[in-house]
Parts: sequence; C-alpha cells; structure tokens
Amino acid sequence: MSCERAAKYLNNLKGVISNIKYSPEASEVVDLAKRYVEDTEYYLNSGDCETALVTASYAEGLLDALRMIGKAEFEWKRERRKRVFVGGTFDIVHPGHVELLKEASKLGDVIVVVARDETVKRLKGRGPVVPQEQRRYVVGSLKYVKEAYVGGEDPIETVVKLKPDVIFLGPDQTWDEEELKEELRKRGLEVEVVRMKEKRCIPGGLCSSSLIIKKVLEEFCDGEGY
Ligand SMILES: Cc1cc2nc3c(=O)[nH]c(=O)nc-3n(C[C@H](O)[C@H](O)[C@H](O)COP(=O)(O)O)c2cc1C
Ligand SMILES: Nc1ncnc2c1ncn2[C@@H]1O[C@H](COP(=O)(O)OP(=O)(O)OP(=O)(O)O)[C@@H](O)[C@H]1O
Repeated sequence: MSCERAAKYLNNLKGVISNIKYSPEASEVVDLAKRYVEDTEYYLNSGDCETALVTASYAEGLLDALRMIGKAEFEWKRERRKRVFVGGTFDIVHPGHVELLKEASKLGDVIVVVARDETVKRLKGRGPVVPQEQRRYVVGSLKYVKEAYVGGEDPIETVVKLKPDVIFLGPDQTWDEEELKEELRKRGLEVEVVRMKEKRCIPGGLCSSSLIIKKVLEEFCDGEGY
C-alpha cells in the first residue's frame, strides 16, 4: 500500500517538476526538491517505500511553501473521481435506498437515473405513487447523490450518454453483471459493475416501497381522520 502511494506521489512530483515556473531566488529550493524527488525514485526502486514516502512528502512541502510565498507556480494533478451510476425506481424513499446510495458514494460521485413512470408500470405491473420528476428531485437532494436524471427509453443508451466508470446495482435488481458489461462494451464503453450484496435497513424500519404502500392501504384506507 505504501509502495502504491509512494509511486503515485513520485508521479505527481515528476509532473510538477517538469512544468514548474519559479523566480530565480527560488532555484536553490527547487534544486533541493528535485534531489528529494530523485531520492524518492531511488528508495522506491530499492523497495524502501516508507522512506520513499518521507522524501516525497519533503519535496511536496518545499514546493508548496514556494507556491505559498508566490515564488513558484504549478498545479498538483488531481485524480478524477469515478462516476458511479445507480438506476432504480425510488418511489417512496426509505432507509434501504439511503443505504444503497451511501454504499455507492464510497466508490465515487453518484449519478442516479430514476425509472420513467412507463418503465415502472411495465416492470412492476403498477405505476409509481410519486411522479418521475418528483422522484428525481427528491433523490437528487440526498447528500450521497451528485446528479439525478429521469431515465430514457433505452437503459443502455442512457448509460452510454452518462459515461459512468462504475454501475452500482441493488441487491435485488435483475440485471446480469456480465451481460450489462458486454452490452456496454459493444457500444464502446468499459464499465465496472458492482452489486450491493445484501439489503439493509435501520432497526424497526420499513425498507420497501411496496410494503409502505401496503401498510398505507391496510391501515389508512377507511379515510378516518383525513
Ligand atoms: C444500468 C441501468 C440503467 C437504467 N436506465 C433506465 C432508463 O434509461 N430508463 C428507465 O426508465 N429506467 C432505467 N433504469 C431503471 C430500471 O428500469 C429499474 O432498475 C427497473 O425499474 C427495476 O426497478 P428497481 O430497480 O427500482 O427495482 C436503469 C437501471 C439500471 C440499473
Ligand atoms: N433495503 C434495501 N437495501 C438496499 N438496497 C435496496 C433496499 N431496498 C431497495 N433497494 C435498492 O434500491 C434500488 C431501487 O429500488 P426500488 O425503488 O425498486 O425499491 P424497493 O423498495 O425495492 O421497491 P419495491 O418494494 O416496490 O420493490 C434498487 O437497486 C434496489 O435493489
């Protein structure tokens, strides 16, 4: 793990060193930073990854300090966060949905696609209670979600448009991981497909949209008090 980190730091440092702009009075410190970068490479190649991490951090510190006092200009390369696609109905949002989205957010920025009303009718044999735009709005307002859209007619087309790095499937979604990957590969998109292993809930929670609807029908349908 520390070897992986040291290699990443070394790569970033090399990128900065090759593009850095600095004023003449900073040259001594920049040279020192360069020597620490060379040391990092040396320690990494000899398998001493802990020391490589120390020398890399020292070089980073020197360069950051120069930048802070306005004697050098450069940018650290930022790693792009992964785009994690989650598709689903999200009719009546419950803690199981929140757990799913929380788990997905550990892999990157979560992009949700809510199923269109017609899709829900077709797949569940009943329409959703909540209209598609409202489902999109509510899910898109949850803290684990970066963006939310209403789905199109063709799910594969939708995924291709949004270009995720990962598709995160729910525990009971019927999509086959390998088929999904293959369909997308045919359209030129390489994605990782990850599935949440088990459903979750909070203690005493009601973690199914259908069960919530059933409870409302059973307990509130005489209209009393409404
Ligand atoms: C990869 C993927 C892509 C999807 N794309 C769409 C889409 O374009 N349009 C749509 O109506 N629903 C889309 N959905 C939602 C599915 O239709 C949804 O999973 C289906 O309604 C099953 O319901 P559930 O997952 O809520 O149980 C997508 C879901 C996944 C996993
Ligand atoms: N308890 C749960 N824990 C984790 N994920 C869940 C849970 N319940 C649903 N999901 C996931 O949330 C996504 C959206 O599912 P959906 O909106 O159909 O919820 P649902 O409560 O299962 O609905 P229904 O009860 O009508 O089948 C799917 O990926 C599904 O697997």
